[in-house]
Amino acid sequence: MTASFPVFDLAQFESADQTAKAREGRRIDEICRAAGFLAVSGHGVPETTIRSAWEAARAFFDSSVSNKAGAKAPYDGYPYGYLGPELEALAKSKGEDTPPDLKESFNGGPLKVPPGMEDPDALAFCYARTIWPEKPDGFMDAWTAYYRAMEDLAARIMRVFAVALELPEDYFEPFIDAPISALRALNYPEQSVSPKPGQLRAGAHTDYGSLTILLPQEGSRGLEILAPDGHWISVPPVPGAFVINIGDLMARWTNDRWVSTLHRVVNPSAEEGGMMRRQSFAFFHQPNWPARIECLQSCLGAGEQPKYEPVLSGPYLMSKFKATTVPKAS
Ligand SMILES: O=C(O)CCC(=O)C(=O)O
Ligand SMILES: [Fe+2]
Repeated sequence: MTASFPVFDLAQFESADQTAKAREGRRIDEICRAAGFLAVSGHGVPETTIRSAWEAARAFFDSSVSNKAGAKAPYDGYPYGYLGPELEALAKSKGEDTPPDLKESFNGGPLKVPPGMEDPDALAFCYARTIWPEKPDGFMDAWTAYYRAMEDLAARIMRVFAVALELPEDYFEPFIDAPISALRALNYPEQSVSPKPGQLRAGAHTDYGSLTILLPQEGSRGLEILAPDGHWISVPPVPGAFVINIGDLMARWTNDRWVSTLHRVVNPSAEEGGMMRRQSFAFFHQPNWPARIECLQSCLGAGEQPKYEPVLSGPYLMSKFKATTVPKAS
């Protein structure tokens, strides 16, 4: 699997001529039709931006219970801040009733509200305030620098996607100029007791948005994707690269020409470190709140019909998100 995991050099693409770009676009199209997962190198995100955010997240997860509680989401279903262990089951978004995921996370939303935004659901949900922790010092700065770098990288990858779909390179721009993306730092703690039957670190799910930029801990294992033949295969962290996957909105846009691949994070086997801890970052790129996502004409073959009703990016995200919250035991 490691040898065949596709790696795409973004810097090389961006400096290529039109012919070479179209050729690379066809390669991306093939990858997105088959697996929906690839690694992106040549991304230009400074190593210091990555390291500072990584260390800030680690220090936060290692901080006191009261520090973490201070950044807690104020009520069930609030999208940002600290989400403690066993409060989310991602498989529920696919209608699977599993025990909660073995993870904790910190989540942050868009860095600004676009002028004129008045939709009450948007303001209450995706533009809700990120609840910053008091410690470690510099957390917010490290976080926002990484968020900004991801927002920029996602927009560049959307240009590659446009070329891959034989659209003008800036086709997606009007849909993503006020994105409502979220950044999530994940900590899968060291496991001191055996998981319940069916309990994973992250249950099988697809991501909801346009694309996700993952940064799994170097050398770590556990992330798996469902191959077209029905087997789970592991996705190796690629040093110096981000792992990108397609989300549901890209599948809807392309009428399932591209797959929003089912993926999960499994408990490590004994050979892979047994009960070892794992950390990751996931940036969920999500088009503008009111962006209408409907089948691209270029993805409709002669006589074909769109498989999905058009959806609005924000309300769609909100409905998916709410389905995965595990109500607190009373
Ligand atoms: O931690 C990972 O590597 C993946 C997490 C993931 O798929 C998600 O949070 O959507
Ligand atoms: Fe995911």
